[in-house]
Amino acid sequence: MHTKVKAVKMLIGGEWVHSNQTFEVVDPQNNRPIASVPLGSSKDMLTAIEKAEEAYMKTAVWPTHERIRVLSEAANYMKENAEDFARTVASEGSKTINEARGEVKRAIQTIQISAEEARRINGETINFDQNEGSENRVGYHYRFPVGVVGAITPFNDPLNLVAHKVGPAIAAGNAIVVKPASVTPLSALMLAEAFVHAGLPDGFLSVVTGSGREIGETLVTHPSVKVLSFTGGPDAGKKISEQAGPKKVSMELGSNSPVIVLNDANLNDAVQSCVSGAFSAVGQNCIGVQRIYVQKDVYSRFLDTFISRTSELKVGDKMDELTDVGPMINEREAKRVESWVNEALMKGAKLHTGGKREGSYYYPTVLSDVPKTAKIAYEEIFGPVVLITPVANLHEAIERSNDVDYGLQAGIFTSDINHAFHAIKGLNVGGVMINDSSDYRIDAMPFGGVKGSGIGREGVRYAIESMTEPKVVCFRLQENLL
Ligand SMILES: NC(=O)c1ccc[n+]([C@@H]2O[C@H](COP(=O)([O-])OP(=O)(O)OC[C@H]3O[C@@H](n4cnc5c(N)ncnc54)[C@H](O)[C@@H]3O)[C@@H](O)[C@H]2O)c1
Ligand SMILES: O=C[C@H](O)CS(=O)(=O)O
Repeated sequence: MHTKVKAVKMLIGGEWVHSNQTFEVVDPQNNRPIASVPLGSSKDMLTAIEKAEEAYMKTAVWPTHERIRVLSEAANYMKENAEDFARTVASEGSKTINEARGEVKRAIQTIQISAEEARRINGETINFDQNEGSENRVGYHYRFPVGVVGAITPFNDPLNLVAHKVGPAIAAGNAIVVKPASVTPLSALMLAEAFVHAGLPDGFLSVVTGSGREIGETLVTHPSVKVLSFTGGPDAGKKISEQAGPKKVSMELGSNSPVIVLNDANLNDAVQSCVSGAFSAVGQNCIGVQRIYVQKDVYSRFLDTFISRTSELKVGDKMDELTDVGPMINEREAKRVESWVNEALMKGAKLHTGGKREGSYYYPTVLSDVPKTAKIAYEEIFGPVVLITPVANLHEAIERSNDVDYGLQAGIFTSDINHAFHAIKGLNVGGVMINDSSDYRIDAMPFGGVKGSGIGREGVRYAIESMTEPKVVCFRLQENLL
């Protein structure tokens, strides 16, 4: 029997609207439709941008205490409905229910931090009299909102990575138009409900659902959109940066994150952290562990322990609280990962565990002896596969870690502070975790990378900075007043 799926609406300028065209969101675990979602058009996107500009202009000065209240109330709403949010994140995406609960906790914190940071959008005084002839000048600079922010977000953290756009935009006093990933739009729509419930003025937040390729360009190129905040893959990122023209664009892109394990590391600690870092969210994680370089004296011990710990992971129903690894976001992605692993094996790599696909499930996989020419060695796998390679020393480990076109985050396990500082200086990345894997982040820290991993930084305070502009004010005091 065909059960009728829930029909949801998108939020445009304060109105929940249908569209005459819809698309289905399916559960990756069984391909069952879970919702019918409006297929937003370029016209819908235009309306959202116009409503955003109208709302921003109308509320010329939106007092900070009001922004703090709305953000705090939205966070409270999310807390009160946390389990509903978690079930939505899990059902439309590929996280287990426990991983989804973790994401909801982080998203609540991201919005709470946004409320706190709204208090701290300050400037500073400027000592104009450092210049001769400016003794009678006093002044300062402060930050003002850009107006309308455009945001495009990925599928893998369908709630918290939308919160990382909406929270800072609203904290700074901007209006924001969000285009969430087409496969996981429901979490973004629930976040919008939280802000409507909190009394966000109409037009300050729109969520236009649909295909990035169809409606993204309208958002990216519109002159009223002063900042475009994109999180996603390098291909889309490249397209968007070409389309954006002379517009402030922040890019949170892909990675192929390395971890170094030295002879003096606590091996159990390193295995535990790297297994979690490699396989949480089925490896669909921009800072997920993809390469592990292990100093040769401890290589065999590390590899054996890592393989046995990986083989213990429970792969299964993502809604089961005992499951460690659920399905990938769809069968196409699982087949891509399968083909990359097979290419590496054809080129001489060795398979230690995993290497098996069942529909959209791909089993946690450990490879060694992977040649540098294998795609999986230098591209972003964005799946549950990790490459483990022996190295002679820290120098070789750093060299090989840097030898890809990504530089988001890295990890190193060592008990020697000199080794740690060598790694901090030598690794060409946006973040180095000492005795943690690359997959470590708190939502308040600056987050982003170098090389092909992106432009700019997120993390609430840093996103607020990118969504505001400084203005200098200088008073020249009249002579007779002195
Ligand atoms: N650096 C980070 O903070 C971070 C965080 C999460 C994910 N990511 C990256 O995101 C990727 C996985 O997410 P994904 O598969 O959703 O990425 P994706 O690039 O396929 O899609 C991301 C978003 O861009 C939209 N989009 C796609 N093509 C577009 C176009 N031509 N114009 C406008 N919009 C377009 C999509 O609809 C989606 O909303 C990985 O590369 C991962 O590393 C990075
Ligand atoms: O996938 C990339 C995410 O930004 C990493 S985290 O989930 O925010 O830690």
